[in-house]
Amino acid sequence: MDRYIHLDNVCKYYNQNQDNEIRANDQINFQLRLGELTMIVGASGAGKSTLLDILGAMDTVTSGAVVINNQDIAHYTAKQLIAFRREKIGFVFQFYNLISNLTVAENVQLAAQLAPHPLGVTEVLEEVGLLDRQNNFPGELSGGEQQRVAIARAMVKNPQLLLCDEPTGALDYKTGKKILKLLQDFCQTQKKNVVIVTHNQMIKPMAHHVLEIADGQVIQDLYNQQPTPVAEIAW
Ligand SMILES: Nc1ncnc2c1ncn2[C@@H]1O[C@H](COP(=O)(O)OP(=O)(O)OP(=O)(O)O)[C@@H](O)[C@H]1O
Repeated sequence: MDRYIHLDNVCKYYNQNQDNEIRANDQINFQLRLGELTMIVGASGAGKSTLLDILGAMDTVTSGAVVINNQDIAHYTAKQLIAFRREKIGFVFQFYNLISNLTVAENVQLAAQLAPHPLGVTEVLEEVGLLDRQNNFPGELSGGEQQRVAIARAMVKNPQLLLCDEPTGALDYKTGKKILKLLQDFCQTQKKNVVIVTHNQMIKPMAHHVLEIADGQVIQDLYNQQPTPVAEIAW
């Protein structure tokens, strides 16, 4: 598989050179292959969200290179970063972040309008099993349903890179499993890169590639030759 992303000596420090300096990411190096499902695993405070935000151009680095498709986004201007996020990245957050006064279809439509090559809203809502709820407002849906809307909203942009920060963190076991299956299916059927941040060590077998983070550093970088279908994983 082709190399799609590589990070070279990425550091993100807060309060640099002060007594209270925090090294959220400290000399991070790895590469991601095109079309892989990557899992970033680690304890609370390890630096996972920081790393995901850097990958999605939501945060800047203190030093190092973040090369995506041969472009170092660490040196992009603010304008280039906005375009990059809009065109190339889909985000899924732990607490959905839907717009409460727009319907399900409108939330997804809004994202589609901002993207250069969107998928169809109906098609994507069908994919996440929510076509029959398209005229409901987020507050009328369960947590799992809201997360499926959030995934539809990210997927409809047809992004090359789908970044998910603890996407099942607010969900029960069964619902969380459905969400992970959607993400694994999206990676496989659309041949897109999906990165999932989690503290749940048990779901590592579903990924092609697992990066373990501790104290801001990569402590393990492993590939699964045969990722396990989510349905076969129990935790
Ligand atoms: N804006 C900030 N200012 C100062 N410190 C920060 C800031 N953002 C994050 N940090 C610190 O950086 C470290 C890494 O945080 P990060 O959110 O990346 O960890 P995480 O692995 O995602 O944790 P969790 O699983 O609890 O979300 C933590 O010590 C955190 O307190």
